[in-house]
Amino acid sequence: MIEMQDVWKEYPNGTSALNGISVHIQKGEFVYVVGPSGAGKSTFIKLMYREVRPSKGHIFVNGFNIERLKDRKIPLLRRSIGVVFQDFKLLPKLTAGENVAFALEVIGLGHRQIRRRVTDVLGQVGLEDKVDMLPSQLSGGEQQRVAVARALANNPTVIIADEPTGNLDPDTSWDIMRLFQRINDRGTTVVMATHNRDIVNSMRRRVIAIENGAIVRDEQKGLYGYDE
Ligand SMILES: Nc1ncnc2c1ncn2[C@@H]1O[C@H](COP(=O)(O)OP(=O)(O)OP(=O)(O)O)[C@@H](O)[C@H]1O
Repeated sequence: MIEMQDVWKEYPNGTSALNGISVHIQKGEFVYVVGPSGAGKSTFIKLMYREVRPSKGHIFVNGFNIERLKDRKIPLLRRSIGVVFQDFKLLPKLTAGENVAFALEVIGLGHRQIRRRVTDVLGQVGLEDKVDMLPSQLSGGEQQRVAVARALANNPTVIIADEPTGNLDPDTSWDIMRLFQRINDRGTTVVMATHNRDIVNSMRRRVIAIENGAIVRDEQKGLYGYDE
């Protein structure tokens, strides 16, 4: 499902972000990626949807060979992956429904199919009644739910989230985490970078810890393990 073999990343300015990462994530797993600021977590995650390219090594995601992938095939890869960010990245002038629909229009679905799918995924995140609201009319937690709905729109096999609760208060963070848990219960793989110690420690899922660009710990039912 997700396989990295001896992956290195050096950015053009000479910063070494990852130094020989090897990892295997199976379909249906729930994985937390933890580590100090600057450790390489975001780089690790961005490699999976080819936002950044490896300097060396091999990466396979959902059957795509990431280094060999032609640019015109990138949309196909990204349709199989839903991505959720810390700052939501919703389009501010589009309603909740339109933000989700946008992800479906680019793949050429018809109006009626889009409407049905938008209702379906906004329902899955508990926001069916907010379809016509603009992001500015929604709370932070609701905006993140819309972003999760958008990530689910194409029925991806993997959801990747980079610090999705970083801008949310503790209660709202738990709501969002339970949402990811439900998505995972239905069989979708979840890979999440997070600094949220309490959540990681109570969920007891697989924890991959990265420090200085290397995996220093990879445990099933792991703990957060850092003092910050
Ligand atoms: N585009 C870039 N150009 C140059 N260096 C970069 C770039 N992106 C990240 N880096 C560097 O690569 C290293 C790893 O960064 P990365 O963002 O992957 O860490 P992180 O673990 O996600 O940190 P945080 O928890 O603060 O988000 C850092 O030293 C960072 O400064």
